[in-house]
Amino acid sequence: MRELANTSPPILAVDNVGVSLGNATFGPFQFSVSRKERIAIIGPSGAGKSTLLSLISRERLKGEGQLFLHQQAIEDYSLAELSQIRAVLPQQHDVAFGFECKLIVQLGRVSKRFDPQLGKIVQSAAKLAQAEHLLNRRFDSLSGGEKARIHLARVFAQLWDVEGGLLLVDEPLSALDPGLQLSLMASIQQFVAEREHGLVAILHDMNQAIQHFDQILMIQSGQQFGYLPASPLIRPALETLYGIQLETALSESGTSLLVPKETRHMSELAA
Ligand SMILES: Nc1ncnc2c1ncn2[C@@H]1O[C@H](COP(=O)(O)OP(=O)(O)OP(=O)(O)O)[C@@H](O)[C@H]1O
Repeated sequence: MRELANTSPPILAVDNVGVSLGNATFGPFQFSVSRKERIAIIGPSGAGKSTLLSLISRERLKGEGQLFLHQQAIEDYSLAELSQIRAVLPQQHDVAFGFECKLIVQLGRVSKRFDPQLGKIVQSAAKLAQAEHLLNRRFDSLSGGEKARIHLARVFAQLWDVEGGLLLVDEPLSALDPGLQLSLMASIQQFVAEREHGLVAILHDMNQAIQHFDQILMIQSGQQFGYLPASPLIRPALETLYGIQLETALSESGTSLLVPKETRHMSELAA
């Protein structure tokens, strides 16, 4: 496994980063991502979550502030260097042509000049993403959930033999059924923990964020609304963020879950 230079925390430092798009302003955002740290970005639709992710992945140029990846300004990295440290799983999964899925997973490794382990890594990454059986299929013949798994395998392959990398994902599991959501969330957690990667994920499920992440970054109207340790105790902040009332319910296994009050009342009515 390749050790990166300057691997001491943080992997990513976001220092007062912002941008203006049309009439909308985003930021300033201020947070950092350490080794093994998992940060969930949550907030209402249109709040600016994907915009923030595009800034920290360098897919979009920031207007102000500083972004440091392993203590080096992110704009100083070449694209090839960047792709060997950080991987991005976007919300949209479409690829224009009917490529074989194996090729799409291999694209995660395209910046490597010498890659003797390519075949083995592609297989292992696909196995972890539960996509091994799809490798010989045409990508355009897959369902939405199958496409999501192939792209997950692609980013696993990209950071497979790196330590202290940065995995950025935008609603990675939304196209999947609940069983697959759970097992692939476990795969993502295992993947980042074993390699001490930092994980930043946009999520819409606040309970998933609370249960599987360390910190929660809340975005509202383009601004950083809160940055709090993941816990059901952040309920008041979540109520303000979404403009809804929540209550705490205990699952059968004893996990505290936050439930919108209205939903609970409606299910009680139906019972
Ligand atoms: N290039 C642009 N020019 C002007 N407005 C933009 C541009 N890109 C995004 N926006 C607007 O910025 C806002 C934030 O968009 P963004 O995709 O970041 O939100 P989001 O929180 O990820 O939303 P969702 O949860 O619905 O995916 C939206 O209102 C969007 O229309």
